[in-house]
Amino acid sequence: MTTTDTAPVERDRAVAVSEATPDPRMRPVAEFVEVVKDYPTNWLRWGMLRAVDHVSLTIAPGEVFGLLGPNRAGKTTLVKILLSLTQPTSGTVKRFDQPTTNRETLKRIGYVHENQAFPRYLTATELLRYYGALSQLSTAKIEVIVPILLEKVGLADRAREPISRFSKGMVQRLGLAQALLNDPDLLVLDEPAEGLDLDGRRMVADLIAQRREAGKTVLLVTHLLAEAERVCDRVAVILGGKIVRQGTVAELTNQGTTSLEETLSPIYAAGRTAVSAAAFNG
Ligand SMILES: Nc1ncnc2c1ncn2[C@@H]1O[C@H](COP(=O)(O)OP(=O)(O)OP(=O)(O)O)[C@@H](O)[C@H]1O
Repeated sequence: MTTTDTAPVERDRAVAVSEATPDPRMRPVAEFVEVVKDYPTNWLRWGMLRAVDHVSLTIAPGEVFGLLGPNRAGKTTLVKILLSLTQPTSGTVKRFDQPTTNRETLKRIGYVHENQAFPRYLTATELLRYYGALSQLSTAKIEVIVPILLEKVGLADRAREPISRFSKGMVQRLGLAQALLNDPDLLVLDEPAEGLDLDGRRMVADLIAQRREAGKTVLLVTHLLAEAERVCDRVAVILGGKIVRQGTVAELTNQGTTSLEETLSPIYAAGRTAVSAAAFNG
């Protein structure tokens, strides 16, 4: 399969999965059909950069879905579209089978991104209480869940310290706890391993496994292929805004006989060559 002939197939698959699944519990958690996103390259809008180029994909309930790709591939833009943080230029996107204009569905999502920033004067506990209140959890629920989450992310012994004393990895752990406050049906992790040591990465992998066991869905955005191979059920590879591969990890690793890195390295290299050629040709 070439890198260009997957888009129509995936578009048709996305539409077919969506339409052929009458049981509402089995309907896609997230669905992109022919999504395009163009950014203006300067404030006068003289030029446009196509960050997402006719992307179609579906994320099924209960799966750990990896969105893979090198820097500037368009991964975060897709996440931002899913979370209504930016609007697509064209195409359709659904969350929990609803159009993204339905903001209620956002309550069912937890989100961690690579550069978490929180008010530094709050303690870890105060921050989680604050976000718990924003999520409209009851005070009683917040008091129970906050220590449990701090324990889960390895911050129980730092619960009463201000965030200003936290390392980047600790802030990242706190971000994970924040994203779990509402026990989300969909957990979106955008480069969650960023700033984490080996222990922290193991904690993220365990957490993803626990979400899967609980029947919850995870969207993992990462450029770390070994991490994706360990924890994902299915992955899509995005390059230059286009989905160039999509399938189960078993399919993409030839039933485990090759690594994702071995499968994807030539595709990434071809993508880099195409980008350099485009830049050279102006
Ligand atoms: N707000 C914006 N305005 C203009 N261009 C943008 C904007 N956000 C992203 N881009 C551009 O869109 C392209 C895709 O960016 P995006 O952040 O989606 O990629 P990514 O795969 O998440 O990259 P990374 O792994 O480096 O975070 C890049 O060329 C980026 O410079």
